[in-house]
Amino acid sequence: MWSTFCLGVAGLVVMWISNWIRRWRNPKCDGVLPPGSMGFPLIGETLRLINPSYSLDLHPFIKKRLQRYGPIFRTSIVGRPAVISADPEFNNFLFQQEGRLVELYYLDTFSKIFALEGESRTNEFGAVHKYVRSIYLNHFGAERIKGKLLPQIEEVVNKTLREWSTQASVEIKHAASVLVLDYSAKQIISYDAEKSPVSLSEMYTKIGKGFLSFPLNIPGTAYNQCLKDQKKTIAMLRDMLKERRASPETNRGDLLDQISRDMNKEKFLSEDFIVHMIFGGFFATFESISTVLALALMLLAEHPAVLEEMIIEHETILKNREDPNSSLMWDEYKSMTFTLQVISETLRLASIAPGVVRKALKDIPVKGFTIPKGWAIMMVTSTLHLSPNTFNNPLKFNPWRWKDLDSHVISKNFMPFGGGVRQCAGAEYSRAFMATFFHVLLTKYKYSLIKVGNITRDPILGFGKGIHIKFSEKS
Ligand code: HEM
Repeated sequence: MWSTFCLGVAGLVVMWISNWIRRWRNPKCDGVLPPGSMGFPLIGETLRLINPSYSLDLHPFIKKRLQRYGPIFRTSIVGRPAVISADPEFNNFLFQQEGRLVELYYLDTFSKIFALEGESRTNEFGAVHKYVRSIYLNHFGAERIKGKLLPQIEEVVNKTLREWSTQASVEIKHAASVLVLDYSAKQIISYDAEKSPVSLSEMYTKIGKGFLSFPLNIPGTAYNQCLKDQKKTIAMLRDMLKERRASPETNRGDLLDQISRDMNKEKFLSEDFIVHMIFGGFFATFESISTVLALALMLLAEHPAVLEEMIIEHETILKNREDPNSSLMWDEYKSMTFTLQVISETLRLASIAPGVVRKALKDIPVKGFTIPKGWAIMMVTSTLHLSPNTFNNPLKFNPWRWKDLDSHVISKNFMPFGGGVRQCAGAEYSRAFMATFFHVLLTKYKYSLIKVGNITRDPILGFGKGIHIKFSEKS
């Protein structure tokens, strides 16, 4: 009797599990789902996506599926059903559908860290997005760079390279992350790395390790540590905001000043909203410019003819200056044609993130398929960057190719900073920062690679054990 009962229960459990797996593999959809596989229950195809590849080429997870299924396919990543689209037409269409068919979304792991859900969510479209965009452009856009930032960046790069040149070796990816974060945080919260009780670069180094790990929130996991460091940084920002609110008369001219004043005007500017927005802003500055800069220094060392042409460009700027002691000017930055082509070529090869992610707000029909409401959509723009139709011999580092590309072709096929209304608000700042870095480096210093780690894509671009460089002053 007892054994019959146990057999019955076991049978029911097996039936329930197989039913659940069947439903997992064949998700509900009012239409035809794009081709693809949902992988294993719960983890989906996550492990395949984060399995590193070792070249600048498209990550094999995406490349293989594009060959098998075509430009739009389904998958599941960290428990979330998703569609990956490398279809340029559809991606351009989605870039224009922000707030209507799609909204910004970065999977559940990131949503928790960057507060993309709940009352104070920072990704809301409309007035909230307009405000966030405008405050970043106000502090990092072209006018600010021209009027204030350029000479400051030159000064901070001068100081940093002087320090680096006294060291036997500098791991450039990490060192440049610290340089960019410390300077950017100065614009945002008047951060002073030497005086602050919390080291932002230490925090973000740890957060960076955890935020792409599997979201298992139990003590000892990288994700758990990442959430703890996020809380610590948020607490520091909250204290700072409270202090600013308590003494509105002290004017530091940074982003936090402006936003704490605007709290009286804009209803959505809650304490929670502000601290999470700033937390996300730091993140945007920490990992982005430094990765491109590190890759550029590696590629330049491997391509001496490119380096030589850049050196000539920067020395010509110095020769043409009336006052040899003046700081770098906006017109000089804009005249760095070849340097800006080198930066574009590096951004193209780097494609530092595989694409941008949105959530479907409604069922979205596309080419005979339906993307169900609530699914994530990853728009992969990096396939465009490696298309031989636009970029001949696409994996070759060839900055001269940009001379012959017309602006219409570039705008349709080159999207390192995303597209549509959410295009990167730090794009000009990133270019100006890198160009200024090259200007100081190539006019005053020389460098050589000491040790170079493997290129990795997991699927974010990384450098294994790092790129170790010796900087020395030009004699
Ligand atoms: C090489 C450097 C960088 C790259 C490749 C990059 C890339 C991107 C991309 C692809 C997006 C669009 C995201 C989406 O549509 O979901 C974006 C948005 C954004 N980025 Fe960057 N970024 C870089 C540096 C920066 C820096 C240094 C800052 C801050 C100063 C910054 C601030 C922002 C902001 C505020 C947005 C959101 C814009 C909006 O929603 O309107 N980025 N970035």
